[in-house]
This record gives sequence, C-alpha cells and structure tokens, in this order.
Amino acid sequence: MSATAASRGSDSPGGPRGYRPVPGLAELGDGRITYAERMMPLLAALRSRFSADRPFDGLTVAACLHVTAETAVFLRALRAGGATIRLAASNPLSTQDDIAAALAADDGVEVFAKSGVDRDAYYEHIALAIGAGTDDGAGGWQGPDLVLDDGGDLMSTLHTIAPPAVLDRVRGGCEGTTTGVLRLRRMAADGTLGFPVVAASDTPVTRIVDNTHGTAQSVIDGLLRASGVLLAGKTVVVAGFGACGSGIAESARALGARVVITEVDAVRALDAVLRGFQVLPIADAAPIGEIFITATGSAEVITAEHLAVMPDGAILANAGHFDVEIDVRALVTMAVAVETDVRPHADAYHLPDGRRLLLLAEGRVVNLVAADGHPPQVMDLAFGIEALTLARLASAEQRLAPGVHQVPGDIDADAARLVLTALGARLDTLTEAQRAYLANWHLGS
Ligand SMILES: NC(=O)c1ccc[n+]([C@@H]2O[C@H](COP(=O)([O-])OP(=O)(O)OC[C@H]3O[C@@H](n4cnc5c(N)ncnc54)[C@H](O)[C@@H]3O)[C@@H](O)[C@H]2O)c1
Repeated sequence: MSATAASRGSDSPGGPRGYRPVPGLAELGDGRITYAERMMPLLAALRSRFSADRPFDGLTVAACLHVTAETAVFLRALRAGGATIRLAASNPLSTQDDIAAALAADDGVEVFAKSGVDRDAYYEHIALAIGAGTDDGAGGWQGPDLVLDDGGDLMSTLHTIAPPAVLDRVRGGCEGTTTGVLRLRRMAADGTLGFPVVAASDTPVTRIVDNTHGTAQSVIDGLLRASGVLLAGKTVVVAGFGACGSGIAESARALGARVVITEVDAVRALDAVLRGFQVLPIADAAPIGEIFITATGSAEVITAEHLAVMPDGAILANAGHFDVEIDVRALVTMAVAVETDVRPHADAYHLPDGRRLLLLAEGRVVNLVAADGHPPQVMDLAFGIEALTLARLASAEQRLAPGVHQVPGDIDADAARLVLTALGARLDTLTEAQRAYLANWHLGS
C-alpha cells in the first residue's frame, strides 16, 4: 500500500479510502507542526536519539490518535527511528485537516483521517490503519508490529476484526488516555487482550501534566472559544473530581466562577470539599448550574431528567473521552428546534417550555473539537513517554506478557528529567547522610 489517504478518497477518483489533496493545506500544516516542535524539547531530544539508534527499523506502527500538530511531532520522532506509520483519527471531529495533509505529503505517514467523517468512515479508517484489506485486494492483511491508541477504538477493532496471526505479530502497544486504559483492563479481565499494552496515561507524570494541567487550560479554552461566555460570577458544575475534573474546577474558580462538584467517590468528594468546592448530587446541581462540564470517563452523567430542570441559557460541555457523558440523544428528542452553529461548535437546543440550552462540540471532547487540544509542552511529555515506551516494546529483548502494564518507572523519571533540563530547572540530590537516615529504621527523634 503506497498512497496516502490524501489521494484515496471515496469522494475522489483516486480510490475508495481517502480524500482529494487541497492545494496549500500541507504547507499550512507543516508550518504549524514546525511551530509546535519548538515547544517540544523532549521529542526533539528523542528524535535525535532515535535517528542514531533506529529502534523501529523495519517495524510498522498503527496509530489511532487525535490528528494535531503535537501528534505530528511525535510521529516525526518515530519516523526518524525507522518506523512505517499508518494513522487514523481517534475522534471523528478532532482531525486538523492541514496537519493530516502535511503528514501525508511531507512525512511519509499513511493518513486515514478527515475532520467531520461519519461513524462508518471513522471505523473504516481505523481498519485501514491496522492493515485490513490492504495489498492483495482479497481481504489480505498487513498487520502492525506496534500499536498506539487513544481511547481504545483501535485496540478493540483490532481484536474484533483481525485474524489471530495479525494479533500474534503485534509486539505491544501504548494507550494514551484513561478511558482507553479502562477498556483495555476489561479486555484483559475477560481474556481477550492478545498482546502487552502499556497504560501511558497512568504514570504520575502524565496524570499531573496531561490530565490535570493540560485539561485545566485547554478545556476552559474550548469552552470560551465555543461559547464566548464570561466565567466570572457564573455557577459552573464540574462532574467528576478526578485528575481532569480537579484541574478544570481550579481553572474555572481562578477565573471567578462559583464551582460545584458532583462525584460518586467519597475520597475525591472529600478532597473537593477540603479545597473549598461545594459538592452536590447532579440532580441538585442541575437547576442551579449555568455551565456544566463533564469529566468522569463514565456514561449518562447528564440525562433527560437533568436537562429538564436546567436554567434557560445553560451551557453544556464534555471533557471526557467519549461523547456519552451528556445524553445528547435525549436533548435532540426533547428539542422543538435546533439552531446549529450559533457560534462555531455551539448548537442551541430550543425546548418546548421556551428554554434554550447550548451544547458545545456536539457533546464530544470540547478542548479538542473547539480548541487546539493540549498545549505542545503537555503533549511533549505525554508523547515522549509513549515514544520511550514504544522503543522498549520494539526491542525483542524483553517481551512482556499479554495484559495491561504500567510504564516502567525509569522511563517516567527520565522523561521528567529531560524536560526539567530543557526548562532550566535543577534538582537537589540526596546526601550520603540523608540516604543513610532514610535507610535506617533505628533512628527516631
Ligand atoms: N479532554 C482531555 O484532553 C482529556 C485528557 C485526559 C483524560 N481525558 C478523559 O477525561 C475523563 C476523566 O479522566 P480522569 O483522568 O480525570 O479520570 P479519573 O478516574 O481520575 O476521574 C474521574 C472521576 O469521575 C468520577 N465519576 C465517575 N462517574 C461519575 C458520575 N456519574 N458522576 C460524578 N463523578 C463521577 C470518579 O469517581 C472520578 O473521581 C476520561 O474519559 C479521560 O479519558 C480527557
């Protein structure tokens, strides 16, 4: 398979799978990738290392990731290490078409992604990325050696449609988000998971930097771009006070909002209360909230029952990975009229009682659909950890057993150290006396 999606569209004369290239789009994307690269020192360091070591020589990586400038910088580092890459999007709405075009045109990545595709095309693209129906025109497979996923759609498709020989070939993979890790753990629990996968979103570093600080900034960015609302003085309801929700809640409060938390976990709820937030059940928060942001990783958090009592003008946004946290179908059913795109990525739903609710990004992940996703510095760390992990999985020396594995602690610490060096921060090291003290249980006060 040689052509990229940019020249193989169902709407193109070139074939059934891709899209017509748009003049100038690749150049635009390339400029944005270059801009992001300057803010991604870890991946720059890894690109040099991989160019020398070539850890991915002869290996094919199937990736299902948000197609953004930061993802492109990540994939360029893998390409420098010798990888052949097939890329599908991990969300039908989050693809940045200029980046997809640049990767296809300039970086030799086979890209199967276009913003705004329907569900069928979305899964067709994933199937192509994992090598279904490739070269021989008779349903043959060119399966991957390594996989990268963000949300679990690639892993679940691979395990659903690929023949056993294709699964056997996979050395391992990385999953980049909490929701995907939960799906993988369910696959491992029922004995389905056929190869080792490392939970890249589960390291101390990524949870702090990506889930908390990245989301804290970019979800608010998406909310503001799509709604244009002034947060100061508003009542903002954040559903879920985990790594993401706690960051979003702190950012909203810093901009002057009154923040109400909903939780199902007593420990997380206690943390929220001790940090000064009000904690209420969603049924009680629904009538008083003016802006609702879901970040639970669960489903049906905001349902018809809650939509029925929200104030006129309430704004709904989701930060969780899948578009299942807000019951959009219920909203569609309840509405007597829908005004789409009252602003970019904002739809107004008119209800029979005269209220109007504003749904952002169709209930999909708001920071990626209505804004640019995480800033490059955040993705530098998250992707840097994935790149280091993938290089270890590529090496034939230490094969892991099928199942979900943690990122090795030395990789997490290495990545943090490289970034700290780039930022000019310096650490203390333990003295001999401190080491001895910490190792000795005889010593007390
Ligand atoms: N938007 C982004 O850029 C981004 C970044 C990272 C993760 N995510 C996604 O955000 C979601 C949350 O991730 P996280 O790392 O914060 O997970 P987490 O497990 O740390 O936190 C989720 C919290 O939601 C709570 N919760 C679960 N069901 C609930 C319900 N019905 N009502 C209220 N609270 C409920 C849990 O008790 C938990 O405290 C996941 O889907 C994850 O994939 C999004």
